[in-house]
Amino acid sequence: MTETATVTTDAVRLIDLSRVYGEAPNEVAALRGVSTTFPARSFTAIMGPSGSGKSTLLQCTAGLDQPTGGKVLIGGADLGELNERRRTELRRDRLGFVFQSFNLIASLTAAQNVALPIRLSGRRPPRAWIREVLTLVGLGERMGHRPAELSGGQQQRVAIARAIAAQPEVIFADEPTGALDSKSGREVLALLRRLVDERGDTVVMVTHDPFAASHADRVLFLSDGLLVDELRQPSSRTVAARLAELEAA
Ligand SMILES: Nc1ncnc2c1ncn2[C@@H]1O[C@H](COP(=O)(O)OP(=O)(O)OP(=O)(O)O)[C@@H](O)[C@H]1O
Repeated sequence: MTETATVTTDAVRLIDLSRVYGEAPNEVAALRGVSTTFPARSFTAIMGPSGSGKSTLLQCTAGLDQPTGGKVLIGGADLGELNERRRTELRRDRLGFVFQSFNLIASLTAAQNVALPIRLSGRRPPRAWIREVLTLVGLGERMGHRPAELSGGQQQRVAIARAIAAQPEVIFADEPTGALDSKSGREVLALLRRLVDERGDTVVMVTHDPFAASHADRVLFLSDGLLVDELRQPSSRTVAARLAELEAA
């Protein structure tokens, strides 16, 4: 009889991560020694009260900000050991980003926006691949539309297509539903869930919204720069209850 072992690899490892802004005596410790892993093919939500360090954690993990202590390992690469050029290349070639405000280029069509990161890395994006990625997000018929000709939810789905076009190891999403109505928000969350379940993508999402967080496999809670709790198989109710406790504390 053969046994199938499930091998879990870590897409990202954070080791004792800290980030202090400013100088003494006015310094702010936004992260105070956070250690965790984001397993490959998992969906993690990061929550916590305002000012708890969520954005800082995402920015440091994604190489957009530099921690003042600790390590970020992306697929084994230590971000702190890379110079700025290599870090930029790693972000471009191995990470995907989805922002609250979509960040599409207004003068480019949906297809051109999706192809841009591949072009920037010096490759020619095959048109069939761009079509496939836009079809995956439900916009195969809108390849030639510019952002202004699309709804907010559609623009965010173009941004998700752009994030996955270069087959990143991790997709970082910062409040991806923050600017959307609830129906578009639900579509975007279902899409992120589907990327993990059907394509084996890895998603790390910062959100304020317990319903958004309930789409994740695991919710990490930050409070005052520390990782204070985590919930697996979260529901909106359990997430909202834990968040309310942290906000009251
Ligand atoms: N560039 C900066 N300079 C100085 N302090 C900063 C800077 N960025 C963040 N901070 C401080 O670090 C702490 C954590 O901020 P961060 O934005 O990471 O929190 P957050 O949990 O994302 O907050 P929110 O939910 O309000 O977006 C806060 O006290 C904030 O004021």
